[in-house]
Amino acid sequence: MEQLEMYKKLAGEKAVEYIEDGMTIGLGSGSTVYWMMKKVSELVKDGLTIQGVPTSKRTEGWAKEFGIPLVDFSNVEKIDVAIDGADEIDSELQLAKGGGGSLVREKIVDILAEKFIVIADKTKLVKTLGKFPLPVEVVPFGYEVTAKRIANLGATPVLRMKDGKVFVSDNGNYILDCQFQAIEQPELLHEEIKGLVGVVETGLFVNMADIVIIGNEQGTEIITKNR
Ligand SMILES: O=C(CO)[C@H](O)[C@H](O)COP(=O)(O)O
Repeated sequence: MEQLEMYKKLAGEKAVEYIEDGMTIGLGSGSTVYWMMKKVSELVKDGLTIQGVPTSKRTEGWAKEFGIPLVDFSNVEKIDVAIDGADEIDSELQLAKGGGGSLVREKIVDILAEKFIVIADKTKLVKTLGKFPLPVEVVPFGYEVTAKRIANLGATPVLRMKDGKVFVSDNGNYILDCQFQAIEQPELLHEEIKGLVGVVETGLFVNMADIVIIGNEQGTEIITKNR
């Protein structure tokens, strides 16, 4: 296994230590989450009773494949722990997410969790957010106008494509990948973008992460909000 994949696996598997019997778990999206889910499925086979809330169709597919029980989100009152990946994590534990295009469902689920755990390989740690183009989910109708409005905030938005076609999110929307300069004030930028008509959600997950688990050459590093 290549080194980066090993770091993801280490972080994903470590996060499972926070799961207890009877919990409702938010299942994030992405390749690091894949390893977490693999480990969860082993525990479920050994008798752990949990129910999962998937944040993407892909995650839902993995859960079904791995035998992880799922619950209909409309019947969920609380999520004990959500475990999700990230594209960038800054020194204040603010996140940029949405590289896989699942940011809306991720935010809806992650924000409801009593504990939100972020899992990532060490390359995701940054001093300041902004190197990774910020994903913004927008309504398809009039997206060109929305893109111009986002550009007025100092970004270069690019419509996400996949296999030669416009990428469509699980919610039927488009994603604009917006290259900003360094994002020094993520909360403010999120509010500004979110205030634009046509914008569904931004990939800035501000003041949400409780614990970050980083996979690296030493194994795992745990970073907490109150460090
Ligand atoms: O936000 C996400 C998907 O929308 C992912 O969590 C993020 O892109 C990280 O993915 P990976 O674990 O594959 O690096």
